[in-house]
Amino acid sequence: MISTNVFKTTENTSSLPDITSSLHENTSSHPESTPMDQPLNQPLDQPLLELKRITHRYHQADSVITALDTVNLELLPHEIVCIMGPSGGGKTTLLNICGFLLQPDHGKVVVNGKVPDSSSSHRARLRNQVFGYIRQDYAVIDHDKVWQNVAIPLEYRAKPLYGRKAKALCSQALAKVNLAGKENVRVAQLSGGQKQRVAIARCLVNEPSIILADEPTAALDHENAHEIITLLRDWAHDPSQRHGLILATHDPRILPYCDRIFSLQDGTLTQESATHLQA
Ligand SMILES: Nc1ncnc2c1ncn2[C@@H]1O[C@H](COP(=O)(O)OP(=O)(O)OP(=O)(O)O)[C@@H](O)[C@H]1O
Repeated sequence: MISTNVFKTTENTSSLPDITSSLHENTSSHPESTPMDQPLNQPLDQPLLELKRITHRYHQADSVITALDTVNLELLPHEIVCIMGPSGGGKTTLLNICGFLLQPDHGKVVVNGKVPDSSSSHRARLRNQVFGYIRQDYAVIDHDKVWQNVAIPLEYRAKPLYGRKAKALCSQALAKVNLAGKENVRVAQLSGGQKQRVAIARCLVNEPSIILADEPTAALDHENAHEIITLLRDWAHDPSQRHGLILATHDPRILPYCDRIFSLQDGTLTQESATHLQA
């Protein structure tokens, strides 16, 4: 069943954070500013993220591949957007452009109504503060302890956090993914589902407002896939926050949890199902 009630929130949006109000500021004059420190004035119908006429091509020796062709997409607060499509359809390219990991050839990426400054420091800050990334292969460091994995984004803050303060934040993030008490366990000793939950905790530790997930459940059995997508859904649908999730997947188990589903094939994005913005 597709969720239909995610926009029925009635909370006072004036108390919600503007995570990107300082995107045009010089980060060096604001050594630390977490998303939750920002002014609180974004309406709920303001998209978290917009792709406007995005085109991206890869140039190979004797050919050009159009990975994305004039793609438009909006992510609203509390929304889970699913991108499905065949291998090579452009899903990873789309997620990388959404998360400022890749610059498109043409088009604009808008965050909370603003086009971020093109300087690399601003984009780095955006990647660290606004976005969380989850991948199919978990991208965790097996020989490190759980909390050391979760702490990585804290080390890349404008004002890095280490030691006891970092560990305390890691513990909070681990509790959110039902891994409380696992701080000092080596990641190599965890199951696949637990490793993915470590990856989610690492993503949550900086309180992002947008999570980009590339095949988050592909390597997991039914029970673990259900647990992961339920965690992500509860995070995205939290009525007290402006969160949104874009996930790319081949996994049909995920579809019942999504608010809008798109198909991406040969670089063309087509909406398959729309249930958002119901009163
Ligand atoms: N760095 C690159 N150089 C050249 N071509 C690339 C590069 N990255 C992706 N491509 C090509 O762009 C197209 C889209 O690739 P992309 O990885 O975005 O698709 P995908 O839908 O994520 O695929 P999969 O589901 O297999 O991960 C494919 O034809 C791919 O071969």
